[in-house]
Amino acid sequence: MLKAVVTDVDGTITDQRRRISTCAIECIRTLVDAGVRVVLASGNTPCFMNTLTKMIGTDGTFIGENGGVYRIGFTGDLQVRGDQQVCWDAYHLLKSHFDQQGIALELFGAKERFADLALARNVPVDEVRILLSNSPVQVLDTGFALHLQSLFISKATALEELALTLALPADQILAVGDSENDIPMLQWAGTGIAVANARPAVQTAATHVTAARYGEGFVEAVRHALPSLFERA
Ligand SMILES: O=C(O)COP(=O)(O)O
Ligand SMILES: [Mg+2]
Repeated sequence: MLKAVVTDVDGTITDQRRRISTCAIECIRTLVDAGVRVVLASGNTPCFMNTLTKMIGTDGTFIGENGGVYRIGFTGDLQVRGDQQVCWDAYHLLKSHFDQQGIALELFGAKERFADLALARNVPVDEVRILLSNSPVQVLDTGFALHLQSLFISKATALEELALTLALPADQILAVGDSENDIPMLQWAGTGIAVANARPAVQTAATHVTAARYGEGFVEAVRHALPSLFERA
């Protein structure tokens, strides 16, 4: 049986308006009660993830900032990977460019971030990518925000470290996601499932795509990968 489920948050256990899916919460609690470790893996800040894990009811393990940070359990130290300074340098380059066009960049939760930066999607992502093509950052479009992240950091690099510490083999992990920031972890995990609302590139990277969207898709993914758990329920 799979030992861990790693799930994206926005667009996977929430809808497009970020309203959390109650059926996804119920499903996560069923997993936790059955002894399956559930790791929430998101672009969100550690502060947000700490609260979310507490209120959903997992053991507090999370990946945040698209792999820039992770924590094991509620009492684990926050592990920070990547270099936020290169993200700030990239941000200032973008800011001076878009200021000239009269477009104000909007940062999300910058004071609560340690590794990446998140911006409102009020600027064209293709233009941002061209402007930063010589910068040591990657641009991730989650559908909810644009993230500036150090190269070679992803939800998968955090998951790999976390799995090593917890002695979880990749083939015993199910990963579920919806956006390009999830592709590396969907490919790294033994089973990578995309919800139906996932972008085409994400669906291509997955081993299976659900018929249902958002939270219902997450539940379908878990039932697909762990049928025995629900037969017993
Ligand atoms: O922070 C975002 O932009 C979206 O986060 P997600 O990785 O949970 O979808
Ligand atoms: Mg998402």
